[in-house]
Amino acid sequence: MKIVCYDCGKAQVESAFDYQCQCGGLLEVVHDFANVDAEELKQAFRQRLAERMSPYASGVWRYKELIYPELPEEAIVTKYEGNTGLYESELIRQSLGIRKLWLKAQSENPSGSFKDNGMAVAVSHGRMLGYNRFTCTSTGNTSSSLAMYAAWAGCESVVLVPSDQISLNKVLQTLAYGAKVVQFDGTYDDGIRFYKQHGKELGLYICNSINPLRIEGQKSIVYEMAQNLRWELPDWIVIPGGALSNVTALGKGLRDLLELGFIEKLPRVALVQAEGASPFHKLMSSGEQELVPVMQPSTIASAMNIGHPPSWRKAREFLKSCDGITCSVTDEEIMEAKALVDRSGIGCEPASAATVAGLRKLMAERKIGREESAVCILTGNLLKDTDVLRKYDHGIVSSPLALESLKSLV
Ligand SMILES: N[C@@H](CCOP(=O)(O)O)C(=O)O
Repeated sequence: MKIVCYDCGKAQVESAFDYQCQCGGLLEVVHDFANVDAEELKQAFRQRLAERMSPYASGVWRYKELIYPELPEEAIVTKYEGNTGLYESELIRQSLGIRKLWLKAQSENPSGSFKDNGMAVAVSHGRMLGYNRFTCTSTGNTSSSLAMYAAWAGCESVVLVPSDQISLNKVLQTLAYGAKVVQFDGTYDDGIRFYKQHGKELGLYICNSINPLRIEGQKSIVYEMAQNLRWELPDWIVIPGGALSNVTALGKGLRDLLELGFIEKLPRVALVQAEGASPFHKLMSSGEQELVPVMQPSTIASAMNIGHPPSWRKAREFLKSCDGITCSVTDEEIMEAKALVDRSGIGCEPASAATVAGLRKLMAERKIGREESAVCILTGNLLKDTDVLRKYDHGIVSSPLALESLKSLV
């Protein structure tokens, strides 16, 4: 495993681990798969599905050879993350009118979001480098995932959380795992800017997606999806876009699978942003060269409340290579889709529902055809944000606990 600059290509010294190159570019892990026997590996991945107690029972570490091959087995930090459901909901499929639809519920991870796939790897890497204090800036999912893994590894965590427009449940979850939570006036983007400048001076290991090991772990989402589908991916993968770590990791994972011959072609990717926080969609639809940050991002999907996504260059390059598309959806469209996903029995937080809302919109615009197939990635659990549920009209009825009264109600 080598760590190189995504922009200038310069190889970095791992012992002096940093989060950006001297040129300011983001870093990326590069593997040498030249000596990998793809068939042997495929067989190992299949056999590991039967594991229960070893680290390979994890839906991340099952694919260790493609993620962090050098890590000694005893240094693996895991909560058996991944192994999430890939569901076919007839209710949602029919409502959208698409031929074939799956929902990949990353919401079923141990801390309730897709962040666990990357965090298991980042925390393992940080410990290998000798860190025992971990940090991130977060709208809540990254922080709760980090706090859980740090606690599990017997380490400390300190997290920076915006004081506004985030879900209280996520902050409480982070606190419950024992993290020191520091609230600040500003956005996730301000937190990232701060850490790029001062992260090293604090002596903390940073677990945001600017950390290339986070991306390596997150690649496992698409490995698992592909394995579940017997290495035959659908026409489309639909993902939400905030910090853009998902599309970056998905892109990297798909390229690995293509290079190794596990899949024959790249599926197309549709990236969905919330209208109030859609700088990347604006960039892609304008044809401009540079992303214009949104200074005051605002959406009910708090996980996507991001105006200056760090990985936008990586995301753009991958979307171009897979003939990908982007769109934005309103908060109303997100909440309508969320109600549908919740009623299907799967459930999700608002940012995840943006995928279903986006798929509906892209089908209405005939950019995705009814005869095609798609997977929507659901990133976070329904319980991650219960404040938004107050907006539903649940129609709770009050009744005395008496037979006659209940007969008239049921
Ligand atoms: N929604 C995210 C934002 C942080 O993104 P990251 O991928 O850089 O960790 C969160 O949960 O905090």
